[in-house]
Amino acid sequence: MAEVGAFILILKLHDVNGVKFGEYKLKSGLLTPIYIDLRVLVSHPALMNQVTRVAFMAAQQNKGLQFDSVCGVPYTALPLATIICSQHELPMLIRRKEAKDYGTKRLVEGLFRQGDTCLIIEDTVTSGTSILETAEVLYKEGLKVTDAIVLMDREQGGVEMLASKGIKLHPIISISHLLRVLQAAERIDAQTAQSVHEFIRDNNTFRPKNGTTSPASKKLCVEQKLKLSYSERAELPSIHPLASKLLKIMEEKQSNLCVSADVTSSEELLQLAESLGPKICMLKTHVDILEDYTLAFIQKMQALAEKHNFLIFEDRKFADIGNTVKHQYEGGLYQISSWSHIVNAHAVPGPGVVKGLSAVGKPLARGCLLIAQMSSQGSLAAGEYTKAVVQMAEEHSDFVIGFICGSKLTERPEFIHMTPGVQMQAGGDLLGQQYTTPEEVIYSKGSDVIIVGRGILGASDRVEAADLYRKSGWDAYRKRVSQSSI
Ligand SMILES: O=c1ccn([C@@H]2O[C@H](COP(=O)(O)O)[C@@H](O)[C@H]2O)c(=O)[nH]1
Repeated sequence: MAEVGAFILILKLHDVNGVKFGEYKLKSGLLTPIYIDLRVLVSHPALMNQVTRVAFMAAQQNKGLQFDSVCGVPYTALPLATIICSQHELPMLIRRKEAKDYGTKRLVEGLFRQGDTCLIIEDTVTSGTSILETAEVLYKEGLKVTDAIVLMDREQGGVEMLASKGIKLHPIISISHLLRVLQAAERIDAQTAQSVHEFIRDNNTFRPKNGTTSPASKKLCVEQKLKLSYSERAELPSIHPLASKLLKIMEEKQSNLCVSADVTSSEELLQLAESLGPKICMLKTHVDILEDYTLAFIQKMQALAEKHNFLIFEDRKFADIGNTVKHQYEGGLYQISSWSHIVNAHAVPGPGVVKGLSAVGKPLARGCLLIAQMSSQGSLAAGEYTKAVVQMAEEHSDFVIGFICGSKLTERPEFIHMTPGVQMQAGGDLLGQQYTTPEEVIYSKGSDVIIVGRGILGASDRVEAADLYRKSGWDAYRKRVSQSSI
């Protein structure tokens, strides 16, 4: 469904109270912070028509989807199926919830032949049991059910459960999508979105027979969270799209290496991006140390990021009040927000710094790292300060995607931990920088990304050095994931 169409539809559903936030009881008895109530649609005929249009489009867009009739899950989806069948002249079947004790005593009304395929329409799916119950009644009558269309997927295991029973579910709107839209439209705040994400994440109903659960859909205990791979984390329902993109790049390129390109000429920086691009997931810049910065240079840099599939991280370390950082991020000589996928900020000024950056970066789908710890000797970013930074990140997870830190700070797998001060040998420089090895950072400390500057820039063969760091970081990650899954 087109992005704009989905956006408007979600807002309209919210307008008519089809999506409610608070405390509601589900069919299972579980209390939920979000309730989807599409029964209200019958009172809003224009919206009802819009919903049925997108449901029919979903059926048409799936080229391989063949069916002889349509059946709505009683009761909310019954009028949806009726309108679709009436408008497109399709045969409809009605599943009775209880057989009559007179007349034909049929559980399925309507004409069909043995072996016909029936497409199921549902309004909202949680575990998938309502769809399965309808399918089972249809099976008993000799019908086949291969596919079902649902307007709203609560992402609590319905897709997986139905797939395990041979039914492919085609959701139109996912709960994560719905939350993103409502938050972007300022209908709900970040805290509400977060509490729903957590509920969804912790209340997955699907447990396959072998006892394992699918990564994006399980109740994650600490042990399980530790063993998630980068690609599994990329699929988490509550992950920020940019964090998801980074994790996918890391898995695809088998690289958790970010090169810190601390050079002073733009030509050298472009050479680094070209030669090291294939080895890295991210290139970190300090553009204010360049002697010859121009916007033309930065365009070439963006093209290289596209070509070699890495993200750009401008290590600007914003640390002012919200209004000032907004200007620093968007304007001035560097126009950082126009090209840098990721920036970072100190939490010292309080949440205003994140709010200011987010006002510029969020509409551009950018992300921010909070500096929770530093690699330099005597850093004051420690203890209670670090804890407060983690809390600030959790409260702004619609823009904050992770941390600059020395070790893993939170068990929440949506956050990415990036660690500078990395070299093959532990040690330091004369100005207080302290180095740890890739193995220590990724395997022992549980961080996700190694940030390496002089360890690579000072090597006689930078490409070879980058590959050694890439391999070392990747091996440490593989070791961590494989050992924690034993
Ligand atoms: O705590 C921090 C935060 C940022 N950095 C930056 O990372 C690189 C490290 O370069 P090396 O040459 O590998 O020492 C550099 O750009 C710092 O500004 C950091 O080192 N520590």
